[in-house]
Amino acid sequence: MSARDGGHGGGIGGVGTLGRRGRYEDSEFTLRIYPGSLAEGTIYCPVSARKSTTAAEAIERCLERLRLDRDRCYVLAEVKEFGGEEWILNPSDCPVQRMMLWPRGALEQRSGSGGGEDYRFLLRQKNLDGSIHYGGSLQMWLRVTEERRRMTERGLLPQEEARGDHADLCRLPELTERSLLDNLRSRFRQERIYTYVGSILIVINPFQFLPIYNPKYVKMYDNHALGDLEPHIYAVADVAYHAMLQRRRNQCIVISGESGSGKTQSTNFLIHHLTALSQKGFASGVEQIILGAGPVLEVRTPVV
Ligand SMILES: Nc1ncnc2c1ncn2[C@@H]1O[C@H](COP(=O)(O)OP(=O)(O)OP(=O)(O)O)[C@@H](O)[C@H]1O
Repeated sequence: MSARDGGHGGGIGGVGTLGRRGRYEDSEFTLRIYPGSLAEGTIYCPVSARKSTTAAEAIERCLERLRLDRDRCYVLAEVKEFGGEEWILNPSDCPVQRMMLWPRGALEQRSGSGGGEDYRFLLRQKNLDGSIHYGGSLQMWLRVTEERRRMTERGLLPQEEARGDHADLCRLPELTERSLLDNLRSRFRQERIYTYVGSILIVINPFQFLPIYNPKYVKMYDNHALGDLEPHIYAVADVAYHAMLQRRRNQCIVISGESGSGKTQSTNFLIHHLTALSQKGFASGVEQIILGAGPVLEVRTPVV
């Protein structure tokens, strides 16, 4: 796959061209740096690096290649878990040395296998206050906030619906199979994989990393009514969690779909949000215990 082919699949985060970890020591190989919304149309930027190449040097090569604005400040982030937290590298850190700690599956060019896609380097822009600018995807995701919705209702902003984009299929003006699929397709193209049908959440498996499952999103979806914000699996978890607290009754979330549609992944995201809410920042390992029990439960009673 070329760096600018515009496709969606394939490619693991940082990829050496050699297979065995020991042989990386003195080799020059290719780092794949994903610029996200900083360079539209580019999936990843291949950058040559050695073990001693620093993050600052790798960023420099990436900026040169992508012709990005040098007046801005950039950082390299490492992601080691699907949808997980991003670890910002110091300028003197060596990305190749970080990669050497990744499992072999992530180092080999085996797209779609062995969880290699979980591991990658991302190019991020830093704001003046030192915070990370998450760019297009996050902006797009935040578009339908409560405030924006109110402004839209007051006629201060154009109606989302006018553009044929409905976050809730119940609001479709005309309910046909075609309008329904068109709406889902249009949202999916904007990386909006979640859509409501009332209190039901439809998920379309993106088969690619989306930066919408980090602590920022956990916080954002904490204690909001369903439909207040852009549809998200965290919103469903949040509503169930708070209903449990208020009504003091067990809650049930049914996850259904064909094989490979993302049920297990969605369950993991639900558990992640529920444990984050219940622990409020305290790492107790409960999430790992529950996730560890998942495969055993799936063998006995497959997730519906
Ligand atoms: N929200 C998501 N974002 C990105 N990729 C996803 C998402 N959900 C699922 N995937 C991708 O789809 C793959 C299949 O998902 P998953 O294993 O959850 O499916 P499943 O419905 O549980 O399948 P099965 O019924 O066969 O066990 C995952 O390994 C992951 O790569």
